[in-house]
Amino acid sequence: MRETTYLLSEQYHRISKPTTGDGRVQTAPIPYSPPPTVYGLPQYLPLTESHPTGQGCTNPYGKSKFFIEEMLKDLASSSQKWSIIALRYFNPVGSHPSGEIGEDPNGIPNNLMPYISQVAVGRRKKVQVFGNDYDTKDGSGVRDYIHIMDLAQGHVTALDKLLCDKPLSGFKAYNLGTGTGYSVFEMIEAFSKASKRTIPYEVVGRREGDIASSYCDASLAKTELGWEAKYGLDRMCEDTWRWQSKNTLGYRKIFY
Ligand SMILES: O=c1ccn([C@@H]2O[C@H](COP(=O)(O)OP(=O)(O)O[C@H]3O[C@H](CO)[C@H](O)[C@H](O)[C@H]3O)[C@@H](O)[C@H]2O)c(=O)[nH]1
Repeated sequence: MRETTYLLSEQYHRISKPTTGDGRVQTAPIPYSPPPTVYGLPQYLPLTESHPTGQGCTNPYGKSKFFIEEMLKDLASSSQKWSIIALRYFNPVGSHPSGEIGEDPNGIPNNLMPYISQVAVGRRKKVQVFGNDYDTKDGSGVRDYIHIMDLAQGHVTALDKLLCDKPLSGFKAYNLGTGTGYSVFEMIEAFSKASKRTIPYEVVGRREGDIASSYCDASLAKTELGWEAKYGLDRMCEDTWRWQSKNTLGYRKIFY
């Protein structure tokens, strides 16, 4: 998110090109995955799919995802041949249960979970908690974390819906999340339990563009797609730790 504020044009290009290419998309069923930043500053929680989008988007990343959703809506209303599902997924974390495939961000992780796991494995000294004065259960930011295996299954379910004999017509958005919000302190504690390691942290100032809380109502995906998240926070942390502890340096061979 921080990076995208500075690399605006590259970000728009990167995000929009694979979505519509040169504007002449050849295939009719499209699964698209915008993050919850399309909702902007939450007007209510939990976020439902009918929450306004695009209002108060705090960064170019969220705006670009919103623009693309609008383009896809226009596309969907231009012809009945279009079947488009937008999966608005919340904060993806976790790894493949084998511990062979996991998250390995370039440089210093921007997101909380990979940062915590790199502290746990000894690659970084301590987690910086971005603010403890939000209006949340313990003052730190609250998010709806979802295991990547659930997320993957959500995409398979959406594709099944798009490719079945009677696919939906037009544009439809679904939230993918667990519906439960966890704070930064709860994440640190849960990861500490999974890794059996102490995770040092320090509270610093708020990060620009962050909101206090974001979590969703994922009941529409359950009702209409038959999808719901199976994995809870403990499993997200256990699988992340299995990957991180087996691959201290991620996919790379040297520290950087
Ligand atoms: O080092 C860190 C990193 C994050 N946080 C806090 O942890 C929470 C989660 O932050 P993340 O950066 O992991 O995720 P965000 O909610 O900021 O969401 C961003 O990352 C998500 C992926 O995990 C999605 O891409 C989303 O659209 C994008 O805005 C926030 O309260 C943030 O302030 C910290 O305290 N310290």
